[in-house]
Amino acid sequence: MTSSKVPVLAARIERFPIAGSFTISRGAKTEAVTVVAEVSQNGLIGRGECVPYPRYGETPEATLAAIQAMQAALAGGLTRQALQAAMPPGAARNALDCALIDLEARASGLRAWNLLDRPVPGERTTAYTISLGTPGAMAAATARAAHRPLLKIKLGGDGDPERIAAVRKAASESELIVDANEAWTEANLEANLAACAAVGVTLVEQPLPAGKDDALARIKRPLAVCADESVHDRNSLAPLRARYDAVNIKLDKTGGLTEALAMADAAQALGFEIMIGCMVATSLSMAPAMLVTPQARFVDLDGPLLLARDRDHGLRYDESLVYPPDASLWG
Ligand SMILES: CC(C)C[C@H](N)C(=O)N[C@H](CCOc1cc(O)cc2c1C(=O)N[C@@H]2C)C(=O)O
Ligand SMILES: [Mg+2]
Repeated sequence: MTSSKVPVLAARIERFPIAGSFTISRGAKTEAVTVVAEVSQNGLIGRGECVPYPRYGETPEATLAAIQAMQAALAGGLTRQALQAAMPPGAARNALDCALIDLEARASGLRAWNLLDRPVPGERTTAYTISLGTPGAMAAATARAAHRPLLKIKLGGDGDPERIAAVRKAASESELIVDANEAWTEANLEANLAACAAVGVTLVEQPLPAGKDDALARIKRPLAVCADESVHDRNSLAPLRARYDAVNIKLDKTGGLTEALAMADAAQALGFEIMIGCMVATSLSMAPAMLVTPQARFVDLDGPLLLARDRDHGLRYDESLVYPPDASLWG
């Protein structure tokens, strides 16, 4: 371990196999591809993890390079506050921001929530995601998860009324939220929303493509609609108020926990419900997101539940209950 007084940065790509596979409207995944940043100083190491998303033009290699390019600035004294202007929002800044918070917490002897003056997170019920498939395959996967209180159902366009009806038959007690990942159109929007409302779905995430979602402001929404791909950080919130009832905050979009917490405050002030979400990732990505859970109506932090193996000192999951991180993991 280095004992340098000057912060030293290391970063690498790490891959974690998914148990089986995971499918959404954009395709199937068999592994979580993460990029980890480590900042070492005075014998302490702060870590942060991110997941680059090709949907936003990110790749693991470019994200790794963007993190590594900050080495000289960090060695020259770049603070976490200055980082917010020095890098654009996105995965690379997320890994660095979370690594710096972890390092600050370790150096101060405080837990991250005390360091940042936020409420102490408690255990929360996370959504559990059901992959996109045929109505029969989704009903079978839902039946295996029917004991879970909150299920997030991936939808994909054609045939979604049949999918959601089959899922509801397989889990009569669970609260259902759905995520179309931009797969609906103005032509099928109202019929699909009605099919979801008919079986008691609580919330629909990102039905229309980002930038082509203005129809949401013109219809009477029969259930809550949540922005995901349409919303990134505080700057994108206000124009969405007429279209959406809720926003999915992900640290890989905001560019870290610092902006995620500011965004949560701004979203609440505008009257949005909050979902704290994640990509397919390890507990090192979920741990900082736990600080947003006290403000969240929906917690969607099931990434590690879909992996064949998590990191050492991973978050404790007791079925769908997720607990705050131990300091041995983060913060
Ligand atoms: C483990 C769950 C999938 C996490 C969460 N419940 C969830 O639904 N998140 C999705 C994000 C989907 O993640 C994707 C989609 C994709 O097309 C490609 C990838 C990923 C990902 O995590 N890694 C690769 C890049 C959501 O809310 O939309
Ligand atoms: Mg989503």
